[in-house]
Amino acid sequence: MTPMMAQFLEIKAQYKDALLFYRMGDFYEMFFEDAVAAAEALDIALTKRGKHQGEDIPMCGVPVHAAENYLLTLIRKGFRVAVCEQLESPAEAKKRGYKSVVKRDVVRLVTPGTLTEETLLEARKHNYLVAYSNIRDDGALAWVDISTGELHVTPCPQVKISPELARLAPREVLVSDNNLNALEGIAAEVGASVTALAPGSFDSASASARLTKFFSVKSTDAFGQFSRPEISALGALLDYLELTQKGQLPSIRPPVREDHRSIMQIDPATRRNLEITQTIQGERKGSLLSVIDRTMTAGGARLLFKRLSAPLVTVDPLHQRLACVTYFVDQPYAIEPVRDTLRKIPDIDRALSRLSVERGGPRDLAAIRDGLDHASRMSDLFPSTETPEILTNALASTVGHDDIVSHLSEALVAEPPLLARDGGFVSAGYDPDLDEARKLRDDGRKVIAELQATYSGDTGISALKIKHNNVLGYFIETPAGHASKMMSEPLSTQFIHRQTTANAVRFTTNDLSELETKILNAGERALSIEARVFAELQQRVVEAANQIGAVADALAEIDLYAAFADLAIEKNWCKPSVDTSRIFDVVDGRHPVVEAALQAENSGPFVANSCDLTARENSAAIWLLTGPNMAGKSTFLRQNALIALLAQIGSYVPATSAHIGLVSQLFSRVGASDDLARGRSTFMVEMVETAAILNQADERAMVILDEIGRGTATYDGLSIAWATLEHLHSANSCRALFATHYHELTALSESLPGVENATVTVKDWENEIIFLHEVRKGASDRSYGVQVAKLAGLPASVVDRARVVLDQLEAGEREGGGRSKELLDDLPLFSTAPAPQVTAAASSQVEDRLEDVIPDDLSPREALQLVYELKALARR
Ligand SMILES: Nc1ncnc2c1ncn2[C@@H]1O[C@H](COP(=O)(O)OP(=O)(O)OP(=O)(O)O)[C@@H](O)[C@H]1O
Repeated sequence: MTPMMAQFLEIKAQYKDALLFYRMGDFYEMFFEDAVAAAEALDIALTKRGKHQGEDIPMCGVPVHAAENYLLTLIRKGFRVAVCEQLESPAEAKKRGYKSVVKRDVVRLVTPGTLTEETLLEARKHNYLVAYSNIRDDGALAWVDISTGELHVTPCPQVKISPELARLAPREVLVSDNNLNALEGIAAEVGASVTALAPGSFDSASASARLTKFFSVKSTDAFGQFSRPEISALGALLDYLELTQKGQLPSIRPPVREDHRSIMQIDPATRRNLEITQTIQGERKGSLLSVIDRTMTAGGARLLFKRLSAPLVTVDPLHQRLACVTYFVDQPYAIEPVRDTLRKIPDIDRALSRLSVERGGPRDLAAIRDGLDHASRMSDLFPSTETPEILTNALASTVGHDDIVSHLSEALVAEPPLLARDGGFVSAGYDPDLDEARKLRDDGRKVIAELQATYSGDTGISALKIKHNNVLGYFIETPAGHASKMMSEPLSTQFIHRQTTANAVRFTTNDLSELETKILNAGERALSIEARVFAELQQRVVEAANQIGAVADALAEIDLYAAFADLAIEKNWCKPSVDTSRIFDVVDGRHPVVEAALQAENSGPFVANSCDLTARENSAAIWLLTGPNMAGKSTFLRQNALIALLAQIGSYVPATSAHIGLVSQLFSRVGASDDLARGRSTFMVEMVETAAILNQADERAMVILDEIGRGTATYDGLSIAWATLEHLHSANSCRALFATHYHELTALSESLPGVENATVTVKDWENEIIFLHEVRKGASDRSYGVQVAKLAGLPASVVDRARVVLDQLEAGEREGGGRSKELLDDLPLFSTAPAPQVTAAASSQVEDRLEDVIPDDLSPREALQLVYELKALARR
């Protein structure tokens, strides 16, 4: 085995679960099974190199300069990558002996939850790494985004893991080996990869020591009281960061404890169903987030994502947030200037995090400079009226950083290059040594010419020249005739003789050889001075990390409220009134996503609908919604849930007025949605999810059930829907919207005082159905399923047959349900499957009238008259 292969195998043995990027010159090479897996994942050629135990060694490689893109693909495909660098040059290795192998080691383990590079991250989304820990029955979750430095922790009993992970949508979850089985499925459901660590990583005593050391505090009490599982989860995060970042720890802000009781509980199925941050297909486009996101900065977008994932259930902070939106709504002229400035602000958080792990470049420094500079002018853009508390505090954080801004402005050129190693980012005039080095490098020839002029003046020999060749380097040459003058005092003390040729004598001076070395080294020297300046500036920035982080937070807040206001004004949304009552009174509410879709398709206006779900005292308030398919039941149900959600993140809402008594839990289920991925039958899923609601919903819950029970036989379904409605009413006593096709359920409104019937109206016109999308009190008379099926393009023969069957069934119902089977038996089987025929629709009066018209014979006046006539006919 070659020494190099021995080294590879030794390093690889430490990183068994990662692909090893083994640096060889300008390439990262992969060998053995790593090469096979990577070649396939990256679609690159698999070659071989040498033999190991008699077999060819598979190999593939990626060029270092393009490595980031390949990393991105590998990480997206679920791989972890250990980056192994050369720690010395081949020349240095040779000094240790002819056969020495260049020293190498892993400098970083790249995993989905520990990314910092711009190209590997989604700008408008957090990149969370989560750790779950439990000690006996107590559990906790801690999460960090190392690209922004945020660190959080919350108590988390077992049953809350799934909803919490759905809320955070992490990229990677750390668990102890013992918990792997329990967590694997849950993490996979939210698309996170799971990394199992040895139980030692979760040890709460060493975790505590790790935390106090990392944050340089005496005790973790400095950040508040944490339970043992909380400390353990936080400690596991730090342990993993040490492992993956190889000691180059990012700057992370002290842990903030979150209490899940202050956050609206929304389980994974509800999140999926309401398409809050992504659609059921997993795309951002078409989600609530995509429709309401008007933020200008990446930080603002991440804050919106976070807020939308965790609506509040406490009134005061919501009033404070709403006051900020109102501030902008009341002073609309202030919005554009503020947003114009925000538009120019780079991603300060992520630049800061890259600098803190020494993975940043000059552009990150410039991002901090420009971000802080724009921030400092932010408060001038605010009208002089009094700002609400949150904005006042945010604005206070935006100022006071002039020192660092002026330092960075002095030091950096306006638009620095991406990489520090190529230099060219420090401004002229900042560092005299650098200026000199650059002058020598760039103006080498000019400096030599100046020296030549000086010497020719000093010696009085106008023919004196400074020349260059490969043997002597720079030298001074005079014609042979001046030799004796040059070689006698006083000139001989300064000019040192080097060579005499047939026609000339050559000299050097101390100054010239110094200049020569300087010129030769100038390029390198300039680079090393720039590297030093970069390190100094980086340190300066990292030392001010907390301050700079606070500016980034402040800008994100300002961005979010200005964005909410911009949306509210343009879409005509109203300020919700939020309190602790159990009122839910929305007047003329709209579904923001459906409305936007209708607008985009130019498909007519959205019909606004009111919903009064106010619960009296201890009772429930339930609307039982019937109506034909496609009438807009699901839309109505969801729009009300979304309005509650928007109100509780502190946004205005799509309605004319809205009074929302805080909703603490939000549940939304749709009957019989497929969940083949989890291998459960659709009906089973529906029942499991319904059970979860009936077991958990309390009187502050809002429940949306869309056709529960439809996944099974009619009577079973009806019975289940019936009992579910009764339970929601009498046991859960919550506010609920219940859409159903079982008209039989409408009878319940008579026996259950908290249940009201409502229906979405349609107009039946000559067997055609017209959707009015209006929600009215009362029950619908029919399902109109057959008409809707016709609209969908079911063959005419099938529609006709369905009508016959329906008529028979309805007749049977009228004569007593027991006769249905008999009637079905009576339905003549074959006579009812007529050959498809094209049936001409009865022509309308308008069509008849048009038939008579010869357009070319009409005068303009007659044409106008005709239009009036047709309109009158159409109205009949
Ligand atoms: N209030 C409204 N104003 C205008 N168009 C609407 C409205 N509500 C729904 N629609 C339109 O009708 C379509 C169907 O709505 P929705 O899916 O809510 O119907 P549904 O009654 O739940 O149907 P099904 O019972 O078949 O699930 C929507 O995609 C939308 O285009």
